Amino acid sequence: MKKILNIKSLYKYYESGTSSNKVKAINRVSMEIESGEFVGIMGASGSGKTTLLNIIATIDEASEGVVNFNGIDITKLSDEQLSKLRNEKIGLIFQDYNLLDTLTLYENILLAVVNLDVNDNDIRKKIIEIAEELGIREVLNHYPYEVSGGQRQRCACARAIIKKPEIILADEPTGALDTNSSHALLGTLETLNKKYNSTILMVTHDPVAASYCSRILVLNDGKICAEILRGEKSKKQLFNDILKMNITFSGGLDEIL
Ligand SMILES: Nc1ncnc2c1ncn2[C@@H]1O[C@H](COP(=O)(O)OP(=O)(O)OP(=O)(O)O)[C@@H](O)[C@H]1O
Repeated sequence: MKKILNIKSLYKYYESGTSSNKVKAINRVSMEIESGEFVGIMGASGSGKTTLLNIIATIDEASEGVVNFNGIDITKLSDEQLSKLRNEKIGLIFQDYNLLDTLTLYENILLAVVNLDVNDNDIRKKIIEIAEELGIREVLNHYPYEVSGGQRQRCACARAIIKKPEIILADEPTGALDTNSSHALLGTLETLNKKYNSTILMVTHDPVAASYCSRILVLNDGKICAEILRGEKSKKQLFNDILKMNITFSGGLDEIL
């Protein structure tokens, strides 16, 4: 299996109010992700999940360590190279959608490929095909404020996958959704992963969302403290394992370290 991501001894410090105080948001994380994996990142609030995702997404910088993306250490790239990598190879899905309110859903999706060398007709066909698959074809000409949260989130999903990224990074993608929309979105991510072999890394607090993953990494105080593998388990069995882990997690982390 092709290794997409190989992170070695990653640290991220934030300076806090007084200069002598540093927050160690990521504390010596090493991890690998192979092509086609659907990996979840869980952990308590403040454990470093978003920081880790943002470093991989190239929207935050590591303090130390190596982040190898397809064999290239992205910590060594210039801003211009990073922006090219982000535009071409990474699909981002955030909880707050990040859609532009002045553009229709169609235009929001189109924006993702506007700088890429693609044929107009092909791209129109592709947008319609993806919108059909995600159930938002009927609302493509609507503005974000005219559609539901679930439809906005599926538009964000379409925008992330239209350019066929090497990896999809999702931060709490179901955080703002009701149960039905949340299941629909998770189903979409599962389809992307199974049908198109998309590699997905998803930060989530939600054990239901995490039960769609093939592997889950648990962060605590900036470190990976546990890993849960799906193996042959059903979603329900994985969900139960995650719940058990969280009970242990809140009862005393020493037990799983
Ligand atoms: N820009 C920043 N400046 C200073 N400290 C920060 C900054 N961003 C995050 N932190 C700190 O880094 C640590 C990790 O934060 P991060 O947002 O990555 O956690 P998280 O696990 O994603 O939390 P949550 O689940 O609440 O979103 C926390 O202690 C947080 O307060």
